[in-house]
Parts: sequence; C-alpha cells; structure tokens
Amino acid sequence: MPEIVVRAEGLVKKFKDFSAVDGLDLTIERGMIYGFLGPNGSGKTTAMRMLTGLLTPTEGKVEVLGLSVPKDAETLKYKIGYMTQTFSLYGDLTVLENLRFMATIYGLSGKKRKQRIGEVMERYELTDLKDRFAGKMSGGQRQRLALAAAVLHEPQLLFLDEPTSAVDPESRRHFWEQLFDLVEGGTSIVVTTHFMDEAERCHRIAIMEAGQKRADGAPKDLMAAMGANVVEIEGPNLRDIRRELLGAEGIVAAAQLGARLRVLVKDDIADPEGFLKAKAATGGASLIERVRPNLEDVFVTATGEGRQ
Ligand SMILES: Nc1ncnc2c1ncn2[C@@H]1O[C@H](COP(=O)(O)OP(=O)(O)OP(=O)(O)O)[C@@H](O)[C@H]1O
Repeated sequence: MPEIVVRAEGLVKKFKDFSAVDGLDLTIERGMIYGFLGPNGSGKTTAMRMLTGLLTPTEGKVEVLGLSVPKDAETLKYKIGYMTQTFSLYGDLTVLENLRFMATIYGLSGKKRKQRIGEVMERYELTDLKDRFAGKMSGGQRQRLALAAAVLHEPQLLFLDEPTSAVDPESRRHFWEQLFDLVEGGTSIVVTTHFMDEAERCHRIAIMEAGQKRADGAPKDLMAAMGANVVEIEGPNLRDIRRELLGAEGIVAAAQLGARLRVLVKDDIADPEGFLKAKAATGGASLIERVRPNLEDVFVTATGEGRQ
C-alpha cells in the first residue's frame, strides 16, 4: 500500500457566504508531484493554505504526514516546506542573511545550519550571489532562493504555490528538473499552477474550478478518459466554422490555435472526422484530421469552458 501524505475529506472554506473551497476530497501519495490546476480564483491557494495549517477550514478533515491539521500545525511546520505565491523573503537582507534567518526559524543551529546553508546555496546556484540583496535579484534568482529557503530543513513534503509564474520558460524548465531531483531524494510535492505544460509534468493532478475538484488523476489517464475526441480543421473561414459548430449537438468545444480549429467531439460519436466532414459548415475545409488529446482538452471538457 502506498503511503498517504495528504488526506482531506469534505474540505470547505467559506469567506462570509462565499465558498472559496467547496467540498474537496484529496488523497496524495508519498513520492509524487501532485498538481492543482485551475484558473485564478478557483481555490488553489485557499486549499493549499488549509493543508499547511495556515488557514482553518470551515468544515472537513485534513491529515498531513499523519498529523491532524490545523490542531498539530506547529509540529507540522518543521516537516513541510511552503513556497508562497509572492516572494516572502526579505528584499533588504542578502541571500545568506535570508537563509540564516530561515534556518533559525526552522530550529537549525551550529554546524548543521552552516552545512545546510552551504548545501542549498551550492545546489541552487546561489553561492556566488550570497552577498546580493534579495530585492536586487532577478525573478529566476529569487525563485531559486525561495526554493532553497523552503527546503533548508529537509522537509518530507513541499508545498509550492504557483512557483514559476514570475520566471521565463528556461528557468521554469530548470526549476522542474530540480523538483524531480527533490522527488528522487524522497520529497513529496504539492504544486499549484495555471500552466498546462506544468500540470502535464505532475504525476497526478486535480483540476479545480469554483472551489471544486472537477477531475483527479494522472494526466495521461485523464486524457484517455475525457469523453471526447479531438479533431483539427484547416482551411478558410475558421471563425465562421467555429460559430456554426459551437452549440451543435455532439460538439463539446471549438477553439482556434493558429491556422487550425481544434474541435472536441463527444466520444459517443463513432467517427468524429466523418461527423465533422458531413457538416455544411466544414464544406470549404482543406483538412479535417483526428489528433491526440492534450491536457488543455481535458481541462476544457472537465470545466465550464466546455459547457458554454
Ligand atoms: N481572505 C479572503 N477573504 C475573502 N475572499 C477570499 C479570501 N481569500 C481568498 N478569497 C477568495 O476565494 C477565491 C479563491 O481564491 P484563491 O486565492 O484560493 O484562488 P486561486 O485558485 O489560488 O487563484 P490565484 O491563482 O488567483 O491565486 C477567490 O474568489 C478569492 O477572492
């Protein structure tokens, strides 16, 4: 049996009458990267704050690393790392001063403190920047410092809230390699994102919308089970074709990607290409072909975007 690091049941967070998280159930196994994928305001940060013990749920049960949260939040603090959405270190302290400060908060002292600070600076390429003020660093450098600070005390479980929203694609790729290194070393990771490519790298994801989980599984399983086939159309007048198709029986969604229209056709239609070719709207199309689904298609079928 895989070990469970996070278990949540019926998790609700209300702000006055508004439910930011609305009946969330979660099971996250050790050794995986688990992603929350969802648009702004879908409740990802609120859910994560409840899992870390920073926010008290209105309803529901949370167990993280076998501890009951928020009751045991103080003990949990030493076993988890949390990288918040906005940079939360001190801009007017240097890299080294920030790391020393965080080490003190996590109870590291003496030789161990020195050793861990040296290790994380080396691993996250901060050694040459150790005397740089955090406020004077680039987005990518700041992100490496934030990750170094979050793993300083060697947490078993790491929470990352939209960790790459402020960095360029190359830094993002590099950052994800570092996450997989952490996983190889035994760390489990929970990450929120609104980037599809990032979600696709996770072992498992929850698709969030309006505080609720709309789908949960490995990206490739979600793609296999999404209930629609994907067909792309090339040709003139794609905007007109889109207008005609949207709302037609059997069509889940249609969106233009460059010179192609990507159409999601319900999977109870046995021949989706033939089905689209038979539509008057596609008469002038030069190409209609079935393509492989991606995570964005899963997102569209799982959320309101596909129901509009
Ligand atoms: N302290 C609060 N008081 C009132 N409403 C809040 C509070 N915190 C969050 N919300 C609301 O709850 C909803 C969910 O917010 P949350 O930050 O969890 O979403 P998110 O999916 O993380 O989005 P983002 O990517 O923008 O951070 C939003 O509508 C937000 O305005």
